[in-house]
Amino acid sequence: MRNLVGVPRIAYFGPSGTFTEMALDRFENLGAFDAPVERVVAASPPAALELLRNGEVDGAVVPIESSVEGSVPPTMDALSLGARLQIVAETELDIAFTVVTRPGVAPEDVATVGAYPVAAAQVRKWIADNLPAAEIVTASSNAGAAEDVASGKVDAGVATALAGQRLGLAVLADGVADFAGARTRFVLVTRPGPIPERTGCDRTSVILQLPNVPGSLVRAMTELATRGIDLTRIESRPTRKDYGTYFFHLDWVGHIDDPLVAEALKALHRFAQVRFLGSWAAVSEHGVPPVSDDDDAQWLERLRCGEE
Ligand SMILES: O=C(O)C(=O)C[C@]1(C(=O)O)C=C[C@@H](O)C=C1
Repeated sequence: MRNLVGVPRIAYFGPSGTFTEMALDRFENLGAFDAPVERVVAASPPAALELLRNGEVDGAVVPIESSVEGSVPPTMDALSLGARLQIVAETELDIAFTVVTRPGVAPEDVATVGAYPVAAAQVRKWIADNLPAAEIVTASSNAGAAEDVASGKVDAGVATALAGQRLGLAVLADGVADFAGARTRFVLVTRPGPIPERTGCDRTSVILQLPNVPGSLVRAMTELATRGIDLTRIESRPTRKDYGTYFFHLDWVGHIDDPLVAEALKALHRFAQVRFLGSWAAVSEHGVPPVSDDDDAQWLERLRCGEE
């Protein structure tokens, strides 16, 4: 994954100490950038993507999918609207939270717990079991929950260990996760540019706007199915223009340089609006890659030459 961006200003969903910042560390360690990056904090995933659209940064790191909570709607919606952006890399992190307090605060003194909504959904049972009297107060992010504890806004916070350490907070519990093995996938986004090379273990993502006629969605699915393309995610999000109008977010296995993926993209383009979000290396095997059409091409060539 070398030199995908080659640029130093990268926005991330902060403040400092979020899992998203750890994902940015991971991208740096994997060699995604030419030089050490200048980090730019954004208040939300859409804000990070807007800084990218405005040209204030060269890339943005945002969460896109949690194994517990599913897709991250603010990220998906921000990718659908405004100028097209392109995903160039992904990484995954194991997600377990650290519940932090100000030093000296005992569990029985905790009346309020700050938590980012996606985090709250991953620790609800733990809070019910361990802090049953506590009220959950929405925080702006996992690191934001730690800041709310430090400022005295809440008694405890569902945070990352890093955010707690940076603010000198005490640890009430570590490794907190209602669902063992929870993971979140993060993506590195740039303005449209060269597509990362095919690796053979790739993911392609598009957003479709289908014509409102009977069978549109079936037709889109058929274009993929007949080419043996393994769909790994399909989700609809409102266009926010009118009832019944939706964007369909599709991920599948394969790269735009796989001939059958290229064919499927062309076929979709013939009847739908296709916003191509990119093809990039997947962190792990996640389905059946498209077969190469070399065999078919050779058979056709033999027919042309009268050899079959
Ligand atoms: O990066 C962070 O710390 C975040 O707050 C974001 C986020 C997310 O939106 O999915 C990242 C990982 C966890 O699943 C919870 C929250």
